[in-house]
Amino acid sequence: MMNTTSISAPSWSSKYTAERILDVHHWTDRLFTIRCTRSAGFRFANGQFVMMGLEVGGQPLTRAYSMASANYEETLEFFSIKVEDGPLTSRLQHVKVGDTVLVGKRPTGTLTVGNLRDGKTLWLLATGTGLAPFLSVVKDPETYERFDRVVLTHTCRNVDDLAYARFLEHELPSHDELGELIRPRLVYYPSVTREPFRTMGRITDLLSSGRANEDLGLPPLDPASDRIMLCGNPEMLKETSALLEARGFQEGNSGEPGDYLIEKAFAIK
Ligand SMILES: Cc1cc2nc3c(=O)[nH]c(=O)nc-3n(C[C@H](O)[C@H](O)[C@H](O)COP(=O)(O)OP(=O)(O)OC[C@H]3O[C@@H](n4cnc5c(N)ncnc54)[C@H](O)[C@@H]3O)c2cc1C
Repeated sequence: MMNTTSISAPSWSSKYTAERILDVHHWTDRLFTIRCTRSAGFRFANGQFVMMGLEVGGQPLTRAYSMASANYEETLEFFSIKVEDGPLTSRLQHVKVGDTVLVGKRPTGTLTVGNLRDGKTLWLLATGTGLAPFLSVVKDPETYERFDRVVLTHTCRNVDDLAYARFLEHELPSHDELGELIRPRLVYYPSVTREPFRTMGRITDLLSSGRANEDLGLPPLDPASDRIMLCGNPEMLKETSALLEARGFQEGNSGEPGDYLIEKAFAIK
């Protein structure tokens, strides 16, 4: 006799699409990037994040991830930490080409140029994987239509952690279609805290001492002309927003554009 029992999809499956891994790149033993397929209906603003992860034991195991790819690209890219005992990343770090990841259908987040008032210079301040949302922002032509200059700072412990340095220094400025727009406007300013490098120190110190502005030949941060997005560890966010508030910058959000915007690069448990 034919079995007519139908197997219904799990209730969570309508919240995610299953995407196929196309590429995996391990930068270090703590950092990697995955590229996967992108569903036709998946729309996002550059700078946003989405829930992404794996099906484990019949259930979704997902975490917030910023899109590192721009919204005009055909595939999705995520730049990830490997947390040793992290429920998701202890598994995700082992994915291979052809494996499946779950990508949520509802991207969200505050780090979009639309949430900033007009200004002249856009500062994107990242620590660690906090770089991810800014990779999509610096690839976006609209960013350069809104701002004359874009300064992307990336602070990590070690030089090897400066993932995407080659892309930001060489590949993006020489991009076939966007290079001409980006080259004269984008400045990449990496720094490390735990080993010798051309720029050493935490970004908060480099900004408060005026060293970063001096290195870049830019005037001190001023709410009249500078706009800032922060994505990093909780301490960096706290210290930098205090520095900005003291200089008269006002925080914005999705309801009200401001002079600066904040997103956590991760939550502390
Ligand atoms: C808005 C938002 C966007 C995020 N975007 C990204 C992203 O683009 N790439 C990414 O790798 N992670 C991102 N995260 C963090 C991510 O959601 C997970 O925490 C991370 O993937 C680890 O998952 P896990 O289950 O292995 O460990 P969890 O149980 O989630 O984390 C365990 C601990 O590891 C540490 N940790 C977690 N993530 C990081 C990190 N990225 N850098 C340094 N320490 C960390 C924290 O101390 C945390 O308490 C984001 C988080 C938020 C809130």
